[in-house]
Amino acid sequence: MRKFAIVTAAGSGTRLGFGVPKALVEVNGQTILALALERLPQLDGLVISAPASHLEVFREIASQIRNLGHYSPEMFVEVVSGGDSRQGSVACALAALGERAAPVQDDDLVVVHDAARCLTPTAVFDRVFNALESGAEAVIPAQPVADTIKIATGDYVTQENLAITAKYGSDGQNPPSCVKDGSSNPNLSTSESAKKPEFVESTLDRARLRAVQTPQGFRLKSLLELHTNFAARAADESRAFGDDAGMAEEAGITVGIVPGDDLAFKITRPLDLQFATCLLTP
Ligand SMILES: Nc1ccn([C@@H]2O[C@H](COP(=O)(O)OP(=O)(O)OP(=O)(O)O)[C@@H](O)[C@H]2O)c(=O)n1
Ligand SMILES: C[C@](O)(CO)[C@H](O)COP(=O)(O)O
Repeated sequence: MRKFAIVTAAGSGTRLGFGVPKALVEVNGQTILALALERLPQLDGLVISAPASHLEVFREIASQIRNLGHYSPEMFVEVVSGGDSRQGSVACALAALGERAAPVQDDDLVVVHDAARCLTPTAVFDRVFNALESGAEAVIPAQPVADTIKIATGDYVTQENLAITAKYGSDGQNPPSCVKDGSSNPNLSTSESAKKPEFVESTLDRARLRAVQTPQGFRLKSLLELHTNFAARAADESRAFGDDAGMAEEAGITVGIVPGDDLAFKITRPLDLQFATCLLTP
């Protein structure tokens, strides 16, 4: 039984706002990518999806981790260009993995992991692989949800969709050319939108809610098939799958759940980076 990993690291980190690919941002002197890579379990092969503009620096980081003795000498490590969506980036890495691992065996396993969840303990990978080895078709790590979650009527304006509203207008019609920046758009509906009332539609049963993390585990053959079947959605961010388990669900595959870990949080916004920095500061 061979074990492989795909690490998705091709995102731009817009919400973090550093102007460099998020995986290259440092936490306490180490890049997010390096932190993620040094927590991987023993594997037969690893493929990292990276921004096309930064392949060399990503390769350099991967080889530094290898030189530190984190990987067995037989394990292959490849860095490939990612796609426009996370789904596209997984697909690019999977294509490379399919070739490197050929011929793909029925019992080959693969996990797909976000570099942005760079403090995920190795034990979470072990739980996911163990569940696959025990026969699960697909497995995700997940945590209970701390907040009460309600379904809203849908007009809530976060900082992110404030920026989107500022750019394109609340109806999405304004051409981007009319935008100077988020706060100086002459057609700005920001203040109106921010005041727009919204209402609660319903309250979800928190006992059954789970916050989903990575690594997500699959049989390699099955993940290759899923990405082939759903490839048409990868190019369009609004239709692309947010995670690989979503594809499995759509295809009718039962997705198992194992406990995640609070340390597997995703570095998305500046506060997450500060939190990670605090956690790593001796
Ligand atoms: N086209 C993309 C988009 C995302 N990712 C990866 O998917 C993971 C989860 O994505 P997210 O945290 O949303 O990262 P970004 O897309 O970089 O963030 P943002 O949306 O703020 O730009 C990250 O490890 C990211 O590098 C990727 O490989 N390719
Ligand atoms: C895969 C994931 O991390 C599971 O929670 C998540 O779906 C990624 O979403 P994002 O929109 O790329 O942040």
